[in-house]
Amino acid sequence: MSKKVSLTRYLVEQQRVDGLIPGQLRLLIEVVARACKRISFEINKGALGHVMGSAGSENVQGEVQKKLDIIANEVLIEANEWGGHLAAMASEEMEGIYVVPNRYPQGEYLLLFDPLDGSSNIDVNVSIGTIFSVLEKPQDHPGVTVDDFLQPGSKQVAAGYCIFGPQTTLVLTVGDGVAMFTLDREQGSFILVEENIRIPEDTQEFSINMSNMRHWDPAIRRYIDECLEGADGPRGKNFNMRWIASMVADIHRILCRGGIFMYPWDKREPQKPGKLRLMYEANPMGWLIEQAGGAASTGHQRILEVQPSQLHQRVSVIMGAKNEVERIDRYYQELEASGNN
Ligand SMILES: O=P(O)(O)OC[C@H]1O[C@](O)(COP(=O)(O)O)[C@@H](O)[C@@H]1O
Ligand SMILES: [Mg+2]
Ligand SMILES: [Mg+2]
Repeated sequence: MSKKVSLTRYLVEQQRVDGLIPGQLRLLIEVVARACKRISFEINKGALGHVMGSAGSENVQGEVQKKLDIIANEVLIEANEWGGHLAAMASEEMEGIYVVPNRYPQGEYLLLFDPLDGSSNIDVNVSIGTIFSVLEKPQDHPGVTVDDFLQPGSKQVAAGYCIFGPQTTLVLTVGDGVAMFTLDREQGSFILVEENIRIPEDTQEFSINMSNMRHWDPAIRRYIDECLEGADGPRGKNFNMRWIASMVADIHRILCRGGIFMYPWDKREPQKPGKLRLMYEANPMGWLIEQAGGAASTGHQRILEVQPSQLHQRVSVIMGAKNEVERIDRYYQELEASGNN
């Protein structure tokens, strides 16, 4: 594909050549991209736009909401309710689903999003993002319910994120590889900068919040200990570490230069399967990683095969370089076989 291909043209080409993107889905992706553009402009205003700091409220997960969490949520809802060809939406910032009022065009899709990922980084001017996932609404009944959303990640028909960093870049999959589009602010459109992104199967860079080390289970502890032993240890090579605390930014780095990302189950809140949310964080990111040749696992099963039972379900996340993810899966299997888990 030649240079200066806009997102619109890319999607039209995909629709025409591969037949992968039905018309309504194409429009939906474009509306999400437009909303991300608006969110990007709001973020850029920073303190000048009075968008920084806490909103003084909590979301359904009991987390303090930042003003930008709420602004981004509203921008996505407003843009998509009339232009998105959707049946309903779900968000990290809303307890229940948002059914598109019937005065707007109705569609067959369900949109899930983390409107602002990496909220703790907003006020310190570090990269943050918007993550989204699209499912088809089951057609066996009229109306839409929460149960319609409870589909495994393998059923996604589109997924991606927009990173707001030194550049604003939208990263997308519709099941035919991963493509990246950077916002050209003068032109006002997302321009294709890379397609067929591939993640190397091996890596020497891991991403995990090391302050949780004492809470990890033995499989993760073993993996990280071996990495830290470097060239003298069983891995025979030195490892580098990065942790940005915005999943979007950590996964973006992995799509750009490889690596492995982990936010596994740990003992702090043992009843919770993990910290990250399955349906609007782990599933879209897991699909992007798989589409780029990587792997995404809970340690026990492929993330995309987890059957959700709740909208805001959490999950253990290990994703990135295929051989590293498989190694950790193996460590979990060995742990189970030894009866020490
Ligand atoms: O502060 P911690 O425990 O390292 O957690 C960081 C993780 O939490 C998250 O910020 C959660 O996302 P939200 O900001 O959307 O709640 C991830 O992006 C990131 O990987
Ligand atoms: Mg998040
Ligand atoms: Mg968020």
